[in-house]
Amino acid sequence: MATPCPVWFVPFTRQHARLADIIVALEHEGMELVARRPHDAFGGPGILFLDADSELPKVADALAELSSETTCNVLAVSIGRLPGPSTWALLRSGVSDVFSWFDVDHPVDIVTSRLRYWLDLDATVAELQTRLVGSSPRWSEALRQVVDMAHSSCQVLITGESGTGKELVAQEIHRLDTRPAKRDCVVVDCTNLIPGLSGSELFGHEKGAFTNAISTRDGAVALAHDGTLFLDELGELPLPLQAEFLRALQEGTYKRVGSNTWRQARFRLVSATNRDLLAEVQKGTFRQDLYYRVSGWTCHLPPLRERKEDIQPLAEHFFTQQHGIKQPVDRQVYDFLLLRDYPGNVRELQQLVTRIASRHLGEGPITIGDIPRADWPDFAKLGVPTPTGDELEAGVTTLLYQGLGLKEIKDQVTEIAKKVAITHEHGNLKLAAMRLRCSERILQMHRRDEPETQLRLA
Ligand SMILES: Nc1ncnc2c1ncn2[C@@H]1O[C@H](COP(=O)(O)OP(=O)(O)OP(=O)(O)O)[C@@H](O)[C@H]1O
Repeated sequence: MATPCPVWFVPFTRQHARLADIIVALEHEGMELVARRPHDAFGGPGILFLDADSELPKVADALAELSSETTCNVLAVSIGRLPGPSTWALLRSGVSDVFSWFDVDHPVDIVTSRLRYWLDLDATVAELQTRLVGSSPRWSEALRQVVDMAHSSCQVLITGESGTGKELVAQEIHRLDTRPAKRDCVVVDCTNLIPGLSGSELFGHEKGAFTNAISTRDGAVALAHDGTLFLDELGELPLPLQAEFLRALQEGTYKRVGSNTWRQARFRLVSATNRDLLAEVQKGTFRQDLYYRVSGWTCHLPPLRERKEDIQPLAEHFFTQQHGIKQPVDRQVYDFLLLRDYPGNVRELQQLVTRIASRHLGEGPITIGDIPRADWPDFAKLGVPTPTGDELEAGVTTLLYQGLGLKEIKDQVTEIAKKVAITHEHGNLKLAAMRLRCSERILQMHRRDEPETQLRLA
């Protein structure tokens, strides 16, 4: 008997008898299917059952609601054939896969293999998040890709601004790599390659090959044999070395500096860059053939400004894991961290937390007094006009003279606050809710009342 596999489903079909047969067939293989109602909060993978008469805009609304709550894989199973454009529309609105139950052989196997893989993926991502902290949709999506990449045999290129976690991700890709008898991950920072001697760093050298070559030495390519070679800042790899490196990658052969003997090394390449390598190719500073070879699968890590929801969990992680501070952190400190910019991304946040933690003395929560003066916000620049008591009073007086009672006035101010917060966070309800210190659900209800925000399948 297969291990139980809990899965939700939403029916968008009226073919109840056929749907019941499908559910029985899946439950026989260990799937535990639970009907999901609107606003049910449970994560994990699930299935949408459709047919040719399903109202796709309703399906799109359900998917939009799901993706605002959680990052999960959704399989669309059609009972009957869907027109081609509908399947693309479903993929574009967020389903991970779509197929027609009666058009394939072994549909039960197709569903169970995908759902089991996605359940494993969720578990792996949750474990990764203890080190690669963050659960924003952008970050969760990146982590899902990281796991898929690690399980593939592709050469991986990680892109992203400085400090977004590229090296950390590279180490995790090596850790998750399931190659049997996998050996070490060898790191080479291409910015440190010394012109002239850089061939030695990668390929090793023979004794006497150059002035300081007092003994024979292996390079990174040899050390990474049967393991992973991580080339950080790949865009800095000197052009003359690129051809040699391409050969090592393609053929698995290389020569030590000062030697005429071809040697062999097989390794997985993971590289990282914060440069636009395609632009470098166009400028002629990076070989096009090498670019296509190293970018078998590209993963872009989002900058911190695109995943502000992760600032607080990251700060908590750094306070507790790196500084052993278990005391609570005052809300105002998190508000300060949230409002700031981080051009240096997670590294900059990490360094700021270190400065705050090192100023924190003794017992009690971490408070804004622990923030070093040099890090204080530029109050002049904040420029948020705070209504004076008089202005607020004038606004409330107007409402009073319009005949509004206390509840109506409160409701009006609340609605304005929600609208302003949502606008300031560019429609991101999670961030707006953090600002207002209310639940996201309250803002979703506010959104639902606005007719123009209806989502539709494109
Ligand atoms: N999601 C994360 N969770 C915990 N720590 C993180 C995370 N992302 C980055 N860090 C930490 O931030 C610092 C910078 O990360 P890392 O060196 O991996 O970034 P990078 O993108 O390789 O930077 P660069 O391009 O400058 O080399 C490291 O100390 C790393 O441990």
